[in-house]
Order: sequence, then C-alpha cells, then structure tokens
Amino acid sequence: MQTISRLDALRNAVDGFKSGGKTLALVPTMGALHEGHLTLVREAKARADHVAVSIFVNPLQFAPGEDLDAYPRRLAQDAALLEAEGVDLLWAPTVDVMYPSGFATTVSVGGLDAVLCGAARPGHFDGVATVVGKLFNQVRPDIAVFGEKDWQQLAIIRRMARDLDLVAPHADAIVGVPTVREADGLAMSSRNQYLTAAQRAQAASLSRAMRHAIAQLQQGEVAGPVLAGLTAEIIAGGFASVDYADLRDAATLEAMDRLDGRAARLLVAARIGSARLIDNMPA
Ligand SMILES: Nc1ncnc2c1ncn2[C@@H]1O[C@H](COP(=O)(O)OP(=O)(O)OP(=O)(O)O)[C@@H](O)[C@H]1O
Ligand SMILES: CC(C)(CO)[C@@H](O)C(=O)[O-]
Ligand code: BAL
Repeated sequence: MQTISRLDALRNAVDGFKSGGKTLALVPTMGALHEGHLTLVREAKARADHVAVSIFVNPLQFAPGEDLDAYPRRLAQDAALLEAEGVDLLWAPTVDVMYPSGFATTVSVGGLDAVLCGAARPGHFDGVATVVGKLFNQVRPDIAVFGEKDWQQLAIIRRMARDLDLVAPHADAIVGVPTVREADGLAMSSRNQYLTAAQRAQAASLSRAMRHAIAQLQQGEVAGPVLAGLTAEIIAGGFASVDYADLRDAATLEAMDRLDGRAARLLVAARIGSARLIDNMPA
C-alpha cells in the first residue's frame, strides 16, 4: 500500500492505478477505522480493480464548539488495518494541502442540506460537499463507496456527483453500504468511543426504540404520535436529548405523515454524554 500526503505524488499514483483501463474505487473517511469502514473497503474491492482510501479529518465540516480537536486520530493503526485489507492507496493529506492559504470556494447542495443534520449542524454539509468534491477531483475514482449510516450525507453526495458530473454518469457510481452494527444493535461509529461504559450500554436502546417505532408505522399508525413516543423512549433509554426523530422519503428526504408505499426512512440524531449519535433504518 502506498501512503501519500502530497498532491503531485497522488497524481502519479492515480495515473498508475488507472492505466490500462483499470478501475479505481475511493472510500472517503475521517479515520479511526472500525468494522463499518472495513466493510466499505471490502465492497470497494469487490467492485473495482484498485482501492484508494482517504483519511482526512475535515475542519470545514465541524462548527466552532464541535469535536474537531477531540476527534480520534490514529493514522499508523489505520494504515495497518487498510494494508491488511489489501488497499492500494492511502490518501492522507494535511489541512494545508487540502486547504491552501486563501482557499475560498464552497460547494453547497441546496434543499437536501436544510433538514435533519443540516438544520442541527449549520454549514456541516457545505463542508462535506466541498471536501468530497475535492477528493473526487484529486483521486478521480470510477466509483466511490459511502455508508448508509450517514444517509443524508449519501443523498447529498449523490446529488452533487450528478449535478457537477464528478464521477461517471451511471447509477451505481456512488455506492451505499448498509450500516454495520455492534452485536447489541448500536451502529458502529468512531464517536462511540466518547461514551463511558454506562453510556455505551444505554446507547443500545436507540436502535431498539427505532425498531419499535418502525413496527408501529408498519401497522398503519400515523407518524406524529409514533415519533413522539420514539423520542420519549430514547430519553427513557438514557439519552440527554433528541435533535430529531423523523420519518422521511428515502430519496428526497421530504417529511412523511405515515408510510404510503414510497421507500421511507426513519432517521434519528440524539445526544448522550459528549457524543451526538445518528442512526437510520428503512421503514
Ligand atoms: N457503522 C457503519 N456502517 C457502514 N458505514 C459506516 C459506518 N460508520 C461509518 N460508516 C461510513 O464510513 C465513512 C466514513 O465515515 P466516518 O469516518 O465519519 O466514520 P464514522 O464512524 O461515521 O464517524 P463519526 O463518528 O464521524 O460518525 C462514511 O461513508 C460513513 O457513512
Ligand atoms: C465523507 C467524509 C469523509 C467527508 O469528510 C465524512 O463526512 C465522513 O467520514 O462521513
Ligand atoms: N460521518 C459523519 C462525519 C461527521 O459527523 O462530521
């Protein structure tokens, strides 16, 4: 595996991997890798000749007061995990390489970024879209693989990739991988390590409460009372607050009053200890 942190070296490496018509997949991450990330890597390997993983804790997507400084960073350990998975290229730029002095451009995906995490974290998705747009231009992948755990992020990246012609214009260029969970149902996340042992045990209540709400929706109950009950159950499970608990059209993220035959998604963000955890499931 080549580990690269400079743009000129990246360009040469990418040219090499793409030569002879070989395909290249990109898995963008912020590091502190877990089994969820490694599942994305395996999916990328199954779909392309070569796999690049990026590790970059992107300051642009953290608001002041969020956990940019606390976010776990362990490049050497991550590199060993990726090497063992047979990854070809680790792209690990510094902040100066990604955002040279005077950097002034923002990519903004209208509409989809106004709700859910976009409402709770103003500017967050501009930061995500900007860095992912740059990563696509830097690595020039044929496909890119993301987790469904960040469902809204996936929708925004799909929109941006189509709108800006960033990857090949086929439907499967942006691949979504189902959320990988711990044995007790908690979605794997680098931020789970902010939890104390007691909070970690309580955090399992989130996915249980979501499954309960989905069963109620599938019996024809309307969303309002079900979501109010879900919020109460999450708080009773030990969470301090719920940023949102919403039933949405899976593609457009429009709010839904009840299940109506469209592909739907139940999405939640809730805070426990110093962590803000997100989860979503098909409804
Ligand atoms: N449990 C998971 N299952 C599947 N994909 C995941 C999972 N967790 C993260 N991913 C995906 O990995 C990619 C990189 O995510 P990131 O590095 O932010 O990890 P994370 O664990 O989501 O961390 P965070 O605590 O920031 O949410 C994203 O596409 C994300 O959706
Ligand atoms: C896509 C991403 C790597 C952009 O920084 C990040 O938002 C993430 O890890 O999900
Ligand atoms: N996986 C989402 C990245 C973030 O919360 O900033």
